[in-house]
Amino acid sequence: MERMVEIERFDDEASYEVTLRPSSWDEYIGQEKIKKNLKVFIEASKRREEALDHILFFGPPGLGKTTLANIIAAEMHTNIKTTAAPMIEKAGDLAALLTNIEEGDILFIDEIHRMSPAIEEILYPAMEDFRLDIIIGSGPAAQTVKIDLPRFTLIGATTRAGMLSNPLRERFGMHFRMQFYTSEELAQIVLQASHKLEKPSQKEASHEIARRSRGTPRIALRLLKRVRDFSEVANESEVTLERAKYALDELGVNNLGFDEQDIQLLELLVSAKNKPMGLSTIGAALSEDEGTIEDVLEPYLIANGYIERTARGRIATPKCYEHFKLGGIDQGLFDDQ
Ligand SMILES: Nc1ncnc2c1ncn2[C@@H]1O[C@H](COP(=O)(O)OP(=O)(O)OP(=O)(O)O)[C@@H](O)[C@H]1O
Repeated sequence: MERMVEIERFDDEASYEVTLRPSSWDEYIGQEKIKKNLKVFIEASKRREEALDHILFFGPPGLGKTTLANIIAAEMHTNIKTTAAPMIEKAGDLAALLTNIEEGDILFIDEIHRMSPAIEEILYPAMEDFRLDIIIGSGPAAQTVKIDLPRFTLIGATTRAGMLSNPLRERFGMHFRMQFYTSEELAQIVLQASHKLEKPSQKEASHEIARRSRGTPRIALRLLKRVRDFSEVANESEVTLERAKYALDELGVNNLGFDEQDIQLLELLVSAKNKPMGLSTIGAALSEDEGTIEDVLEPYLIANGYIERTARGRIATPKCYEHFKLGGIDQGLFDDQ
């Protein structure tokens, strides 16, 4: 099922990624603590004329990890090579990437938790000693070839820090957990983007879009684009609050940013009457991949206190019962518990 608030990249995103992706700190709104720390580390490594230490960004998709990697490269005045771990299938793929970088360059690897163990083994000496140990041949005739690499910075991004092996995690000198954005920050992102799109948004409209964007810039930008379509078809020169509300309702995004699939999940947990529900049961009921539920659906609902992860499974919180205007467990709605 296609979700309006889905965080996977859509084809139509490519067209605005280029223009809307912030290219400097000024345009990168929010994540203040991360920005503040990174600015210090960048300044320090520039003064020492050294490559920046390796960096790991983790957190739900669409929160700006790739964008940060690009801004870091711009600030460091270095090249950035971008890839995703599933693309690096063979030792030779990684070797080709690493032998083609220059001193100080950045290698950005998205979905780094999906790196195969064999490739990880090659990455360790590359990250630590800037050396590539490649085994050529097999059996008794196998030879290890050592190649010195320029000092580079690896930036890894993952939605699942827990799935990273310890040795790999420990080789990153900086770890940053991305936070969901506040409504105020998302509204600023929407205003900035609508300015770039040459379709001004009323302040109230930008807040409306922000409130319904699950704390995620990528969703805010996608919703803005769709709302803009509604405005254009209605021959309106700016995005008004009324049009934004109308368009978002039409798109099936409720006033908390929940779409049909979120509602399905919440209803499912509420119907379990305070019994924890396992991920596989939820996956089967929603016909959705368990990884997508864990990485995309749940984080926002957990961060906002609608569901909880317990050792025995997922459970709806009183706030969730309240959302559905149910009395909840405390008020004896589910006396059979
Ligand atoms: N802090 C921000 N300020 C303004 N725009 C942002 C910010 N963070 C992200 N964006 C915008 O949101 C979109 C998604 O960001 P990005 O691709 O960097 O996310 P991501 O965390 O790398 O996602 P994924 O994990 O899916 O690769 C981009 O189009 C970018 O322009």
